[in-house]
Parts: sequence; C-alpha cells; structure tokens
Amino acid sequence: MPNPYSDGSGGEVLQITNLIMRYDQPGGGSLTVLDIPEFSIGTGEQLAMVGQSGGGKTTLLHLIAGLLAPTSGSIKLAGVELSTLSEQGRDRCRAANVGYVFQTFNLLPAFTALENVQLGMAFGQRPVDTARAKDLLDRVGLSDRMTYKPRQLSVGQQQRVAIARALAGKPKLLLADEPTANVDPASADSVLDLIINSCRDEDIALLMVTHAMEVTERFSRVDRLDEINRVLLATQSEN
Ligand SMILES: Nc1ncnc2c1ncn2[C@@H]1O[C@H](COP(=O)(O)OP(=O)(O)OP(=O)(O)O)[C@@H](O)[C@H]1O
Repeated sequence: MPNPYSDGSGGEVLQITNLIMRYDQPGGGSLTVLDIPEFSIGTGEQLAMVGQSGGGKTTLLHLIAGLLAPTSGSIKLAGVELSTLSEQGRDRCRAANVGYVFQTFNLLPAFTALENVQLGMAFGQRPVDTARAKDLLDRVGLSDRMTYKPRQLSVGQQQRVAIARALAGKPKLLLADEPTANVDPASADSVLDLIINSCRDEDIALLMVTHAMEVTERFSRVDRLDEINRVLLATQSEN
C-alpha cells in the first residue's frame, strides 16, 4: 500500500524552513527557543546534533516528530508539510515515517520485549509482522529475552528493545535523543553500533542528539544547534 504520508520523491527526508518555536512562560510572556532559517536531512543521511543544555534539541526533535506544532515556519517530513495536518494527521505521519529512541526508553512495562516491538508496528499502522519483530530482537542480541518484561531486563537490554521498537515500523527517519546517556560505556558502544548499522542497512536517515564526543566521532556530519539556530547566535553575540 503506498504511504499517504510521503510524496515518494526519494529526495530529502526532512526540510525545515524559517522555523520559529516560542513557549509561553510560567511567569507570563514567551521565550523563543528556536529560530532556524534552514535545516535539512537527505534520504538515508546520518548526522549527530550537539548543543548546550536547554538549547532546544529535544524541542526540535519533538517538532520534527509532530509531537509539537511550531509557532511558525515549515517542516516537511517525507515531502509532507506538517502544518497542513491536524494533530491526528501528524500522529499518523509520525507513525508512517519516524522512529524515536528516547533517553529513557519509554517501554511499556506490562508487555514483553516482543510485544513492545510488535506495538511499534501497530503504531505504524502496518500489519504486525511477528517474524520481523523476532528478527529485530535477534539482531539486537535479545533472541533469548523475547518473553521478558522491561523490569526483567538490564538497562542496556531495555535500550536495545527500544531500538528494535523504533525500527519496527521501517521509518524513513530515526530520531535518537541521547540514546547512550543512561547505559554503561560498554553497552553504549553496542547501542551506537546497532543504531548506526541498522539505519545504514535499512536506508533509514538518522538524527542523533548527543553530548558525547565518542558519539560525534562516529558521524561524518555533525551539526551544532547554535550554528543553525539564530536564537543562540543572538544570545552569544550579546555576551
Ligand atoms: N513546555 C514548555 N514550556 C515552557 N518552556 C519550555 C517547555 N519545554 C521546554 N521549554 C524551555 O525551552 C528550552 C529548551 O528546552 P529543550 O528541552 O528543548 O532543551 P535541550 O537542548 O533538549 O536541553 P537538554 O540538553 O538539557 O535536554 C528550555 O529553556 C526549556 O526551559
């Protein structure tokens, strides 16, 4: 079935133009967090994004995933302009095109590793492909842990289930928000290998937010948020 949330052009997977994001502040007034004239990611391209704490990295990932709507500007995901979609439409577009690996995994505690991965497919509105779910878990080294619930898995194993779940729906773009922040250094290496190699093998574009040097070294494209975001440039020039 053709993906209604893709223009099928095979060009850039993400194109952002004149993006502004402002948050209302608890004490009144508003804070502009992002002002990005241009940012794009090609099909299958891999990049790391670095930036200071509070600089707006998570906000940017949430905007790309359609979890938040921008104050103004254009975000095209797989050629589809997100601002033309309702919240429900954005949810569907995300399910069809985006995988998301969170810092804190976000696995569903009542479900087994295999069920968590199968749920990744159900959200993608594809038929649940149990063979692919098992294959993904095998690939992340958890073929003997499929029936375990998250609390019965180590932290590194939980993150590997989360990666398998994010890949389950065959997304066009994988967003990874500091995926190695909560795992030990040895697991961090294998988590990183898994994400980078799986995306390469399946032609999935990858945007990984990180603070870690050993992570950025793995990428040929490393973008600094404060170089693409005029808000931080303005702040810095005042200092
Ligand atoms: N819902 C919200 N309402 C108001 N302000 C918000 C909201 N969410 C985030 N912010 C503000 O926006 C700024 C950017 O937050 P964001 O979480 O995107 O930063 P980050 O770069 O991911 O930070 P970190 O690296 O520390 O996780 C922060 O100053 C934060 O206080």
